[in-house]
Amino acid sequence: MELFASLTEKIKGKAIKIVFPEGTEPRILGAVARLQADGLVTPIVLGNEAEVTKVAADNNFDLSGVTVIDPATSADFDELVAAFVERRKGKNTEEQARKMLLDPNYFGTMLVYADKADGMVSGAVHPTGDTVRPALQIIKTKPGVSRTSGAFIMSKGDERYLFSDCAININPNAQELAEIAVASAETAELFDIEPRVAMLSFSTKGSAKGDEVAKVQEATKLAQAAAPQYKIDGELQFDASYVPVVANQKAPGSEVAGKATVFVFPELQSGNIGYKIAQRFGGFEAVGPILQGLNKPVSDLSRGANEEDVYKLAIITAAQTLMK
Ligand SMILES: CC(C)(COP(=O)(O)OP(=O)(O)OC[C@H]1O[C@@H](n2cnc3c(N)ncnc32)[C@H](O)[C@@H]1OP(=O)(O)O)[C@@H](O)C(=O)NCCC(=O)NCCS
Ligand SMILES: CC(=O)OP(=O)(O)O
Repeated sequence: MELFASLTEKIKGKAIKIVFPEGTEPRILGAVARLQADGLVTPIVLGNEAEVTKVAADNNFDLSGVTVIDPATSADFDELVAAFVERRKGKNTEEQARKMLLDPNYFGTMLVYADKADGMVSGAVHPTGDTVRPALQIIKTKPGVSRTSGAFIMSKGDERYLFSDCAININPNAQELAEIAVASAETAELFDIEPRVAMLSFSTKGSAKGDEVAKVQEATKLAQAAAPQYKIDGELQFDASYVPVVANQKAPGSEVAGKATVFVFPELQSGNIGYKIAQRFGGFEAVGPILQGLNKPVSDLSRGANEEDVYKLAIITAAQTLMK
C-alpha cells in the first residue's frame, strides 16, 4: 500500500493530538484545516487567538473545532512552568522558565511532555536548533539511545528510501554514527522500507584513506555488532551503494551495495546537502526530518516546506505516537 494511505489508515479516528506552535503561519494553518477536515489528527494551534483567526480568515481556512492556545494566557501555564523547572532541575530557574515557556516551541514541547498533546510539528519558520532544542532538553532520548538524529523518507514513484542524519548531529563520532545507522534501520522498518544500510563515504572498501574514512569503517563494524539482524555495509561511495553495476565493480559480494535502501551520511554537511540535492535536482519528495530516538515524537520541518509537507509530516508524527 502507498505509504501515506497506510499511515492515514493507522491514525484515522484515533484523535491523536498534534500541537503546531507556529499558529500564524499560513502553510501551517492550511495543513491544520485539512488535517481537521480529514479527521486525521486533533490539532492544537499555538498563538494569539485573534491573530490566528485573522490569518485563517485571510486565507479562507476553516479552523472550526481546532483548539487555539495562547501560551501567555493559558490556564496551564503555571503547571507547565512547575513541570519544566522540575524536569530541568538545577539547569533553569523558575524565572527563566516563565520566559522560556512564552516561546511557543518550549510551550508546545511542554504540552507533549505533560501528555496534553501526543506530538509536535514545528520548524516552518524556526531554524532547526530552536525547534529541536526544547525536545532534546525536555522530552529527551529513549533508554539506550544517546543521540537523537533526523531522517528523511525520500520517495519518487515506486522508489522509497531513508536518508540520515540530515538534521541534527554536526560531526558524529564512530559510536554515534553507528547508533544513527541502527536507529535509521528501525525507522525504515516503521515505514515499510526493508533496511539495507549503506554507510556512506568518499571511499569504497578502502579505496581511499584518511581519518574520515576510518571513522565510517569503525562505525560500520560497531553498527554490525550492535544490530546483527540488519544488513549494514560500508564504507561505500554513493554510486557503489545505489548502482548495481558499480557495486559489482567496487564492492562485489556485498548484501547492501547496489541495493541500499537506507543511506547513512558521515556527517551533517553531506547529509543535509545530500537530501536537498536528491529533492531539488532528483525530483524526490523529501518528508522529514523525522526525529529518531526521542521518548515522544517531535518533528522539525524544513523552512522550505510547503503546506503538503506540513500535512504529511503531521501524519508521520501521529503515526510515530502509535509505534513503540
Ligand atoms: C541540535 C543542536 C541545536 C543542539 O545544539 P545545542 O543546543 O547547542 O546543544 P547543547 O550541547 O547545548 O545541548 C542542549 C541539550 O540537548 C542535548 N543534546 C544535544 N544534542 C543532542 C542529540 N543529538 N541527541 C540528544 N540530545 C542532545 C544535550 O545533552 C543538552 O541537554 P541538557 O540541557 O539536558 O544537558 C545542534 O547540534 C545543532 O545546531 N545541530 C544542527 C542543526 C541544523 O542546523 N541542522 C540543519 C538543518 S535541519
Ligand atoms: C532540514 C533542514 O534543512 O531545515 P531548514 O531548511 O529549515 O534549515
